[in-house]
Amino acid sequence: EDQEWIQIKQALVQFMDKLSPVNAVPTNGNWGWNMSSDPCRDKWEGVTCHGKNSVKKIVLETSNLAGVLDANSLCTVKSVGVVSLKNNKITGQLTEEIENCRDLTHLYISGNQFSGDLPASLSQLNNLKRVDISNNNFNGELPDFSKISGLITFLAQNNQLDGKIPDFDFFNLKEFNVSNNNFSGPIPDVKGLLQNDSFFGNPQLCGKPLQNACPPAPQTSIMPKKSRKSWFEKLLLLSGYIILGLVVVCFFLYKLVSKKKIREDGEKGRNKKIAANDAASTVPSTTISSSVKDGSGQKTSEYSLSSVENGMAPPLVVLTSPLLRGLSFEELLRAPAELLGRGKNGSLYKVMLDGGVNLVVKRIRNCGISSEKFKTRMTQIDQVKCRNVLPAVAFYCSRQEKLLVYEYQPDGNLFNLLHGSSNGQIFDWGSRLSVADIIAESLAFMHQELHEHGIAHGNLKSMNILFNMSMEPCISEYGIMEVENQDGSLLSPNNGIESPNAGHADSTFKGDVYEFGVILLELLTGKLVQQNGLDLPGWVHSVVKEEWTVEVFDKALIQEGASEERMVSLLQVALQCINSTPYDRPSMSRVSAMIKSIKEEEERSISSDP
Ligand SMILES: Nc1ncnc2c1ncn2[C@@H]1O[C@H](COP(=O)(O)OP(=O)(O)OP(=O)(O)O)[C@@H](O)[C@H]1O
Repeated sequence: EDQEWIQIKQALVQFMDKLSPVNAVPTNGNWGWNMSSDPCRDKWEGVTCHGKNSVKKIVLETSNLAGVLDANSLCTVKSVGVVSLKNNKITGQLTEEIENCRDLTHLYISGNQFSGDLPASLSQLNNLKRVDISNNNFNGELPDFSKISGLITFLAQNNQLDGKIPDFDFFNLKEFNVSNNNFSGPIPDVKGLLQNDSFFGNPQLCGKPLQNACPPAPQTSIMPKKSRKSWFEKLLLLSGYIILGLVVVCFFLYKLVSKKKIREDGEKGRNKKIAANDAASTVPSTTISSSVKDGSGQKTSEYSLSSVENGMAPPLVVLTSPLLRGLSFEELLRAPAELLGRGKNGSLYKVMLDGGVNLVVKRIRNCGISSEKFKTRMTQIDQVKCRNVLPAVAFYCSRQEKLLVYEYQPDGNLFNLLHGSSNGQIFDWGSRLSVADIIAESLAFMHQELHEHGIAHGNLKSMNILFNMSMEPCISEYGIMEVENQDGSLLSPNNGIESPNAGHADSTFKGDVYEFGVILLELLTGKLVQQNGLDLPGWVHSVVKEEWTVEVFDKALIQEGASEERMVSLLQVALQCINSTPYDRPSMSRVSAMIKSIKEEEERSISSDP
């Protein structure tokens, strides 16, 4: 036996000696934990190993253990991930040496008689997922768990812990309870994710979700407490305010008058130029000015077209929609609009046309494509008709300005469905699998149709999966940006160079495969892609490596009784998609086929259920 394994055995025997000084179950001397046998081979009670000598779990629950927890010996066993000593009579402290159990994911020591402060080093164990220290006599303050973003359970009810409740990564926590302690002060922002039963029984605790509001923070002021101004001073101050007010009003009146004049001048000029109708030599620039509210309280945004040099606007190219027959660029710009968001690729406006048609206009920032290419590209994308890819209904394109027009989709996006407030909506396993299936199939179709032009989506994310009127998912913003290659060069599929770029084209499409894999991870875990410096693919990889695969799945899916087998299959598809080597990622058509077979299995199992 190698020396290291002997040391581990010794540490385990010592750990048990300290836990069970009275030989609680003496039948076979501490459940066989002794130097003459082997923890893994001879299956010591409560010990689970992986392979020949790697101890993974120590589970000794409700076993009358009345000693102390020797963290020093325990954490000599570096491989241990799960320690459960629930419901015994263990006394003493949880000591700092627990920090050496670097691989610890589950620590269950509830229902004992632990006392004293919790070690600050607990917050260094960043693989922790579930911590249950409830029903003990711990006191003192809680360590800072906010950086352990994989933590999903924290139970510390029924102790004598005090001080303020530190911040946690509440977004990821699925169970949290600190009730019946002596905590005080305001509860950190739990983002509406917890109820008051997580906190009650702490008389000095205040703020949401408890009923008792916190007292207002004491007012501090740099002014002396009582400044008794004479009436003359007050009068002076008042007249100062009045003069300032008048100046502001005059300024706004002046602005209003001059703006109106500029607009009238511009209008006259432009009408003349439109009449001239000479599109070839033109370079207009469109500016969308800031939103203002109109009389009805509705937000309107005023677009003002100012021609650079002596040019005029090229026409709006209407692609598919019969709704937009005859719509001119000017009409579009003049319609009331509301800013929906500003992303990295530009701003998005909801535009309300007469007759109740709602559109969205994406004003693209630095798309890196020439006007000519943009036109060709939009036309090529438009020719591929795919039911679940939202078509642009029109576009506008000048040298400085690129606008894309879509129909407004009122039923939200996948991001909000997964991460927004649920509003009672249930997003069950069957629906998630359907969304995955539809998106994969549509993307595979688009890739196939646009392969020769090298146009991938380029910015696939849950926010770009919209739901249409019949709640079917639709991919939006297909191909609006030029995708950068791994080597930093832009992919120009029509630049005449054939074969050397074929690899690049593939890597562009493989970028979509990666982004689709991340969407699958969001569907499976219910977690955000990026949070507190933790990235979802990295986290999933680490959990899967730890062989705690089930821990990655959204709790709602587990509760619903979704098939673990099929969730694992879908997870495997996702992991293939996010392979760090683009070449090794499957094509979208392969991904789609894999998802279809998982879906078919799911359907078979439902129909064979009684
Ligand atoms: N056609 C549409 N109908 C309704 N809502 C839409 C439509 N297109 C986009 N949205 C929503 O508008 C919001 C802003 O969209 P936008 O595309 O500007 O954001 P983004 O995707 O983060 O930006 P970017 O693509 O530039 O990174 C999102 O919530 C998106 O779901």
